[in-house]
Amino acid sequence: MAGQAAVIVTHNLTKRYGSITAVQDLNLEIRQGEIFGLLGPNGAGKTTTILMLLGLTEPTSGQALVNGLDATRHPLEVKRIAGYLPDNVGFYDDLTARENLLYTARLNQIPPAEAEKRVALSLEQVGLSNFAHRRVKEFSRGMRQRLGIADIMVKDPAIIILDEPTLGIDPEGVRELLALIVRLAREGGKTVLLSSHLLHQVQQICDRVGIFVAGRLLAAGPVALLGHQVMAGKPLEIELQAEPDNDNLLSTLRSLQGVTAVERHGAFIRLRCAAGRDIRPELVPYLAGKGFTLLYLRARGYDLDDIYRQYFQGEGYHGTMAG
Ligand SMILES: Nc1ncnc2c1ncn2[C@@H]1O[C@H](COP(=O)(O)OP(=O)(O)OP(=O)(O)O)[C@@H](O)[C@H]1O
Repeated sequence: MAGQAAVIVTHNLTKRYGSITAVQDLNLEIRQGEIFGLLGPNGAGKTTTILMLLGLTEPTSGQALVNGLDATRHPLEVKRIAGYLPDNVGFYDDLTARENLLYTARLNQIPPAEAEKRVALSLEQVGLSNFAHRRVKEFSRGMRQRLGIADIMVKDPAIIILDEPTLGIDPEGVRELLALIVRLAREGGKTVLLSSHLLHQVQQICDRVGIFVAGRLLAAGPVALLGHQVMAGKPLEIELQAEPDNDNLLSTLRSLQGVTAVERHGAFIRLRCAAGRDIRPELVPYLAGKGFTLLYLRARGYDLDDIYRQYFQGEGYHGTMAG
């Protein structure tokens, strides 16, 4: 993906509402075919960023470029290139799914025969063919979100922008929606920008993420790389399960050279290595030699939730294994 063209670019993009700075000096580059996650808590400035990218809100300063077009100066062209799923997608509730999509096609001047084809295909791709003739008011939130994506697909834009797409959807619905987003990028070649505060959900599908807090982009990159950066120089923490899981296991782990702390954490045991040490290679033979069987082993700290927490804590990495 590194060689692909940048399709979304921002230069010091800034938005102020009176004394509130919603977005501050945002510099972002999203490449063609990429799934980019804009991640941050409520009020971080994600929606404001998206609205500026779509030319729906004017930046206070800086620039948002979509396919090289300034979004503020060319909002109509940008609307043609970028499909947008807002966090609360609106449909005509008394019309059926198909009728809503046909209406979108008409608004986008797609000829009727072509519109029929695209609507049928879009409904099929989001798994709603069987609900084509149902009124949208009968749809669940997950179905509405999928219909929202079908609505975007009718327009067939190169870029898809989704604001909190998984919000309020049950786990199965989330799984389907994320799989659909991946298909759009991988098979359809679409560039996807999605915003979310539900990190663990979206981290699975994002090629890169940007961590956005209080209007500022604190870091951007692949999740694994951010993990390495955030955790660099910090003592390695390991989570494991072994049996028999008794007090003797804890004391056995404590006596392994290079281990500085051992704590029970729910169903797991967490241990911290001395700075610069990684005891994982020794762990299996060591435990086996003492009559224990290792069932599970993971280095902590490369999970987006962990990374995120580190950014929130800023300097305050407390060295605790809690969380
Ligand atoms: N039209 C507006 N007028 C005044 N302040 C606004 C306006 N829109 C957003 N803000 C403020 O700008 C900041 C960023 O809001 P924004 O909606 O972009 O955040 P967000 O990351 O999308 O959050 P959420 O997940 O809650 O949607 C917030 O402090 C918000 O209150």
